Amino acid sequence: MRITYVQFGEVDIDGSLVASHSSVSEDIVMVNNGCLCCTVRGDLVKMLLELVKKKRDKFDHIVIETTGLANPAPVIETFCMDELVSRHVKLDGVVTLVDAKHAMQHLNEVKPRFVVNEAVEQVAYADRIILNKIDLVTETELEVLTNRIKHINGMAQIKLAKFGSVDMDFVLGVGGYDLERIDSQVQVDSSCSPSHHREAGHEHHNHHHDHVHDSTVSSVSIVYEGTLDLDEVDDWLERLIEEKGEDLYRMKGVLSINGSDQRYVFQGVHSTLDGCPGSTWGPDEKRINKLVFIGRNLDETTLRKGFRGCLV
Ligand SMILES: Nc1nc2c(ncn2[C@@H]2O[C@H](COP(=O)(O)OP(=O)(O)OP(=O)(O)O)[C@@H](O)[C@H]2O)c(=O)[nH]1
Repeated sequence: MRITYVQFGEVDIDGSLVASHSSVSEDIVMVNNGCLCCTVRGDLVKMLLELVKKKRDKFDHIVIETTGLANPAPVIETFCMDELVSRHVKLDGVVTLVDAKHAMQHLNEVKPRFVVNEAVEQVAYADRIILNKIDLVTETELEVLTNRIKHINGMAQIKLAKFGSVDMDFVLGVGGYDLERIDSQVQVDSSCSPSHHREAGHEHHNHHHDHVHDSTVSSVSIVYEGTLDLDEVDDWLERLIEEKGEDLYRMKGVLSINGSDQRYVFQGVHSTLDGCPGSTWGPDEKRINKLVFIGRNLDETTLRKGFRGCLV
């Protein structure tokens, strides 16, 4: 397998480590210039297009490693929103490596108003989460952290690891934005419901200070048997994006549509939404709608009400 590795950061340490340890053929590109949140997109577009132009036949995947301090949103949106980029390369997925020993401290860090908590953002946008260094924590600590991660992101698959050791399949060929694979990805885990996690003892954290805390980033899952009116669904999702697009980080759904034998699948990032008919329902299959939303200040009651308004 041929991989091109790109790192956004200040110093080329990891690049040389990767080069000296790797058994796969690789190319290493560094993009080093200051504030990632503001500048990454232009650089990224330029770099990706250059790679495609000059080395198109030399790699199968591009792995982009951001620094631990990066907000992943602008990187993701570059793939969804830049026309040239999306014509040539496809975002496969976001993999977040979580340090089990130190993550909780960063997830709970209180930031000033309007400052994002990068740790929370990196968990929220992930398609896959590698929960690493599990040898350094107790089982209870691991459970509390896993619950906290699931509360933020009820969609990502989580793998426990030591020294980052996971199968290559877990991090490459993820298909996180692939509509054909939404069906298998929206496996809603009922233990991710916000009420469950409130019991797990996190919510009280917010009551003691006035700062906007990023623990307001959470997942809302809806699982409901029934059929929906596609026009109503379109209107609802459009309205939702218009009103809350900025706060909606990711959404995915598998829907049962009135008058159709096929599932309807959709996925979105902020204001970008894709949807199409998916696989056919089995003759005796229960038509269960499954939707997951990840975002900031999500109002579960309103989301459920909006969904119910689309039922026929
Ligand atoms: N005990 C233990 N140590 C680990 C594990 N994974 C990594 N380390 C060690 O932790 C130290 C720091 O490594 P990392 O936390 O992976 O640092 P890093 O991700 O390269 O750092 P950045 O890329 O700058 O975020 C190294 O000495 C690793 O050998 C693990 O699973 N268990």
